[in-house]
Amino acid sequence: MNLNGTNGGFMQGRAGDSCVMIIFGATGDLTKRKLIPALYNLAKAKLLSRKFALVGAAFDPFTAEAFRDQMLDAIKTYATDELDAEVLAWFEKRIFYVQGDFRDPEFYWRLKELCTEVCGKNAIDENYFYYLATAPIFFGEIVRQLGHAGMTAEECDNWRRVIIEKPFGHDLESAKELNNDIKKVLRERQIYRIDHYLGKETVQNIMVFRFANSIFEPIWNRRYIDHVQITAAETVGVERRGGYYETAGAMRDMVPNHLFQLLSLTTMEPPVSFEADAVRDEQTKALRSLQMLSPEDVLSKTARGQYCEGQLEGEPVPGYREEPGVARDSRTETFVAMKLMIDNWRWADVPFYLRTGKRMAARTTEISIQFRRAPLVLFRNTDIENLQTNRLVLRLQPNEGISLQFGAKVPGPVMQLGPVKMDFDYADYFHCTPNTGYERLLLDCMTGDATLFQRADMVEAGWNLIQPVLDVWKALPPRQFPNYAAGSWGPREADELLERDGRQWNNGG
Ligand SMILES: NC(=O)C1=CN([C@@H]2O[C@H](COP(=O)(O)OP(=O)(O)OC[C@H]3O[C@@H](n4cnc5c(N)ncnc54)[C@H](OP(=O)(O)O)[C@@H]3O)[C@@H](O)[C@H]2O)C=CC1
Ligand SMILES: O=C1O[C@H](COP(=O)(O)O)[C@@H](O)[C@H](O)[C@H]1O
Repeated sequence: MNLNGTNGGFMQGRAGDSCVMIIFGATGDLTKRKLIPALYNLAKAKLLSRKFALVGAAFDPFTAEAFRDQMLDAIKTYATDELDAEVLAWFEKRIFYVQGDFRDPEFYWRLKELCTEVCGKNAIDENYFYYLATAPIFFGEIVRQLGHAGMTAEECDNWRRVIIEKPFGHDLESAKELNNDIKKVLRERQIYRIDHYLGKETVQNIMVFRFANSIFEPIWNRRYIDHVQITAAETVGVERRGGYYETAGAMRDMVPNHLFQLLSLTTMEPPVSFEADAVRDEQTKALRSLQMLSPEDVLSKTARGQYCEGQLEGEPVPGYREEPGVARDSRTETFVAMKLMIDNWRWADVPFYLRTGKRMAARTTEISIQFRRAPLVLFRNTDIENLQTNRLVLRLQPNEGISLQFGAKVPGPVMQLGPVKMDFDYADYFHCTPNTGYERLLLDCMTGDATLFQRADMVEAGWNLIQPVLDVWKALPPRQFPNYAAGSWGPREADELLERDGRQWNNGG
């Protein structure tokens, strides 16, 4: 992994290998909003090989021209970098399309023929980069069919790599099944299970912050840390993805993947190197050290909710059950909070409180580390609560940065303490806006660096922990949903989860 870049993020580093990228699901939402704009950004930054081509694959009977127009529109709408006519023209010439049904074996022979032709005519090396940006029910099927058509075996110097989107499985059993299925065709080194959080600069910065600064690591443990809160709060609802979200809910959508990535990076031991497997070994170890929740724990250490209509930024917003694609009596949770403990020497007895939800009061993804209070109250007029002053917040989005809160004397004749904050702001300091994450991950796949992708054992460790929660929830009588208003900080029971421990959520404090 290249951790040398600082002020340019993905803009630095070596360009991707010559390859054909085949997107399965090329007419879909993810391709339009994230993948194509990210590819354009890479092209503009000269990080896409000059010998690159894109083959879109989907069910729609598009002509190649119509598909190209759609992709150019997507770049114009969603690219974060300024448009450059020359780059656009270069990119446009390299876009191809193949129509078909992913379940149809004949489709793969047509795809193979097109890829061979594209490589031949454009002098592109036959490295194939498959991106599965389609419904999860097709993941196993596509890999199997690619194998059958002889499109996955690596020959001589040519590689074949597959990015698999989330959700990777629906539960522990299906995740294991999918891992087994794809491993019948691919080697682990060819599989890139994506979690776009890992592509975010500020998520990678957790490692740099911890392991490049000698002053924090000595206090990064149970002796100094009282508890940790990890929050991924969104103000958006389910937008166009009601159909998918109904089958997932907040727990499956965010916890075993994004939140557990943040948790494992925060708690893992220093890796022996920044090679892919060294980092992933430590992350997996951290996840395996999480205490399994018993059925009683599920009742007392988890909270869930669903939003009803409310107000956000002064505007009325509908409830979850009014969103398109959502059942009017839906029982799907749009908020989840949990208390987890880690059974190892570094973290024993330190609670980790995790929460994520849609339509919450503010958009914020952060890790808040609350240090223990000073052992004695030496100052008159200061109560013990005011000594709870040292808090380190790693803000991942928006306003990416880090802030450290500590106690300072309030000016005046009386010795009184007040909490103050020292703030580092990523954009201010480095004069750049951290990217969405997809640029970095696409480039890493094109250069063969799997550090920021999930390994099979990591995915299974995540599901293993939340499976008992899903099982208990399923067995319980239906919850009284909805139970929190859009624009609030979630249901009352999430606050009670911390209040029982004499603590409270850090809502932007
Ligand atoms: N959208 C997002 O923001 C995010 C999406 N993801 C994941 O990315 C993946 C794709 O999501 P998204 O883009 O939203 O999905 P969409 O439903 O928008 O797109 C699905 C794509 O798959 C194609 N497709 C579906 N069935 C077939 C078939 N039988 N044969 C050929 N093509 C088919 C569709 O083609 P056609 O339209 O021609 O029928 C379309 O191109 C999912 O796994 C999702 O969970 C992950 C994170 C965020
Ligand atoms: O994977 C997903 O992530 C997004 C949140 O990602 P972010 O980069 O905007 O923080 C979430 O909205 C979506 O439901 C989930 O599928």
